[in-house]
Amino acid sequence: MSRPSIYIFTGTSGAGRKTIARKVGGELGWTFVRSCTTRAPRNPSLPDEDYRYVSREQFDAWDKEGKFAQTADIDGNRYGVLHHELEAANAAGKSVYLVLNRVGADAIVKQFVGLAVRIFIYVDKTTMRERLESKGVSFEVIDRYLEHYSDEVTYRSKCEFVFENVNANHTAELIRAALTKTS
Ligand SMILES: Nc1ncnc2c1ncn2[C@@H]1O[C@H](COP(=O)(O)OP(=O)(O)OP(=O)(O)O)[C@@H](O)[C@H]1O
Ligand SMILES: Nc1nc2c(ncn2[C@@H]2O[C@H](COP(=O)(O)O)[C@@H](O)[C@H]2O)c(=O)[nH]1
Repeated sequence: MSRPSIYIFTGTSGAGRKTIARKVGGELGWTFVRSCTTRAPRNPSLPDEDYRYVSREQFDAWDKEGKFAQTADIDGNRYGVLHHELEAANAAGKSVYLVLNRVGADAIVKQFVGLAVRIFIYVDKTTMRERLESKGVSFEVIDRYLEHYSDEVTYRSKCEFVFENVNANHTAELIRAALTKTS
């Protein structure tokens, strides 16, 4: 892969990581590499490009065959990014972006040394709850995610860039400016 070609949006759940990733990645012409997950879609009746939803059997089989660049088990669900999807985007000469938790971010950074950049997006706990509620996430899931908040937020000290996402357009603008300065 050419450098730096993998942008990882990580941070606290519900902070707006996907929203910001789409804005920045869309404007800079990066390709989104969706994770696979065994989690059920939250709104099955609505189109959802966030994940590739697969059965547990399919996921475990691909994992056994070594098809994932990284995997994570979170609250009983499995998540992972397929190697060939990362490579396909890169072969087309594109930088890619991913949205991962800290475990996935660490794994990708170790695997693609010098090629991956972590962009940490966070909000405070009250805002996190409001944003997840606005997305229709159940109270039970929100309470579970809030339990991970302290672990998630401390990961920011390891990331190359850190942004509090108050206003989405402003956050995206700051990220573009920061990346342009360092490229
Ligand atoms: N700056 C912002 N101000 C207000 N609402 C926002 C902002 N950024 C994102 N949102 C909204 O907050 C909700 C969560 O955003 P998003 O899904 O992008 O977050 P995420 O961190 O990817 O979430 P998840 O933890 O579920 O993966 C969405 O409804 C989104 O429209
Ligand atoms: N390590 C990985 N984390 C991932 C991956 N895909 C998504 N995620 C993160 O998992 C949690 C839970 O996601 P949710 O959509 O079920 O709320 C969140 O932090 C995601 O960013 C992955 O492939 N690897």
